[in-house]
Amino acid sequence: MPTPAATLQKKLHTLRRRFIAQLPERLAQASAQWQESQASTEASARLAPVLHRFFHSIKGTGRTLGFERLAILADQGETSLSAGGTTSLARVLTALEQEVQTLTSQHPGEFADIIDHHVEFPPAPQSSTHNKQQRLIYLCDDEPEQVDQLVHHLRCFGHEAVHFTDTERFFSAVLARRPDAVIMDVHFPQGQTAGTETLESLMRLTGESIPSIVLSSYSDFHSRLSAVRAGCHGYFTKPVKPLDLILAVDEITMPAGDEPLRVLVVDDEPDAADYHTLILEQAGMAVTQVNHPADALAALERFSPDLLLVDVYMPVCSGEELASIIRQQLEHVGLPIIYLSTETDREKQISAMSAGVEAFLTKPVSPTELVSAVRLRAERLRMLRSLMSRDSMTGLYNHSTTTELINKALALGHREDSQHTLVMIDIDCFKEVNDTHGHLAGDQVIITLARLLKSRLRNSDIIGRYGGEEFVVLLKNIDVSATAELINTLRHDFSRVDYHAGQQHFRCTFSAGISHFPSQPSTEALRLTADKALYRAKHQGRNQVVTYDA
Ligand SMILES: Nc1nc2c(ncn2[C@@H]2O[C@H](COP(=O)(O)OP(=O)(O)OP(=O)(O)O)[C@@H](O)[C@H]2O)c(=O)[nH]1
Repeated sequence: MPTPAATLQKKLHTLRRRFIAQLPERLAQASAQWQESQASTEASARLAPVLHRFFHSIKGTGRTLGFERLAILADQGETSLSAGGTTSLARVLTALEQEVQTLTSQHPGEFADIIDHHVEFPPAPQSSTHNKQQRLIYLCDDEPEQVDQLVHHLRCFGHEAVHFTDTERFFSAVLARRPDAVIMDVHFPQGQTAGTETLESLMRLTGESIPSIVLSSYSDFHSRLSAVRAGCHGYFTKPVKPLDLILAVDEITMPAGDEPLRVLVVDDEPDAADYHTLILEQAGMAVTQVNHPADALAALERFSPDLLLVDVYMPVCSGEELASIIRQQLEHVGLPIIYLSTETDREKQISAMSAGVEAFLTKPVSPTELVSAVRLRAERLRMLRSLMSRDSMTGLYNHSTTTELINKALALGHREDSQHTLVMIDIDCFKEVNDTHGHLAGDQVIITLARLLKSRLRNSDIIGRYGGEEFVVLLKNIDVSATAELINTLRHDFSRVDYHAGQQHFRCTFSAGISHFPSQPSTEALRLTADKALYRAKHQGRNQVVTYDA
């Protein structure tokens, strides 16, 4: 099986071959245009920009793909065209023809001219093995008192929990199937710190540390030090509040920013666009490309990128003009834009950046430079967007963002003829929870429900906190009965979570109302009907899921 690096080099090679294969025709066309331009002043004025674009694009893409000699000749052509040097341009065209002939006659697979020094791809990020729905958790503890309760809570949150009573069996199980996280007791009959020593041995053997949390009946320095040495991420003294442990497990297993960064590449040269797409995709980003600036606005709407990578010189509309058009729209004011160009003149670069773009990268850009420039700026936008669009207590979308996202999903749903469902969820008798156990305990319930929804629903679903103890969820591409089944399972699991407030324990339930899209064609109609169903669920005794039935 080819390695990822070999596959990548193969793709790069295909790009180069494709670029070279279409050069003879492009060059013949340019030569003909050059001949034609010599016939009259009108033809010369008309064809000069076309020829300029030809040389410029061969220079940019040639350099990007590593054909340095080709790029130098194209650069000479561009300069001589600007200077109006007829003989030198004819010479350049001839030299280009020879160069193209040499390249096309080379054995496929070997381009003698290739400058490969910049084609060192940065390592792709480790693909996450975490399944959003369910994580595999190993619990190793020989004291039975709390184990059942912990396993029960882990399962309520949708995790697969496997319990071991001795470290040997746990050790073999980890080698056979690596868990997403480990909850480990420290003290076993064979030693005061046998649990953490087992984790340490595993770390030495496998060369990696498994996200782990230690449970201990002791809080002494020695036990804690052994946990640190074993690379543990958390330390809880028994008795443990299961909910606190679940949140800690979530924290150590939840990959930060799992969603790939989204980049829109706008370049009229498909080969250059393909090359930059290849680099960014290799770095784990999601990329869409358009080869005509006029298509960029629709792509922005459809793809919602975190960053725009734009070629500066394009026919019809330059990168600068495109950036200005984008900046005219309020919703895209903060979108980072990076220019890519062969332009090396600093003054021209600065002037090009006047439309408020973030950076100017000169072609050929090294993969490492491109990836880090894009990642830095796209991640910053992600963070800002997240702060503005999320509720600070639960991390779920706030009211306005939820509505906006649902509106967008429905617009797309109408176009694609999809069916979605909207669910309104409200915690039952929540006032009583606050009144009896205090607001902090109430907050704990809200956070728990948010966690449950986040960990059990799909990435593509929209989960929002609509206000107070009310949540709204848009489940995509699902029908009403599958939704009812799913929400009922969540309702059941939520009702079995134990909360602790001082010395008291309590449990909570929720009610939910479901409505269907496109039967209800708008956000407002969906919300109103789901609300009616929710009202019925409350009226019928709470702790139930009701589907709206006209
Ligand atoms: N702890 C806490 N309480 C909140 C928050 N937001 C709203 N609340 C409380 O949530 C309670 C909502 O109560 P109600 O809407 O009367 O309904 P309920 O008691 O949940 O009863 P039913 O919905 O009829 O089952 C109010 O007491 C609010 O003060 C919050 O962020 N934290």
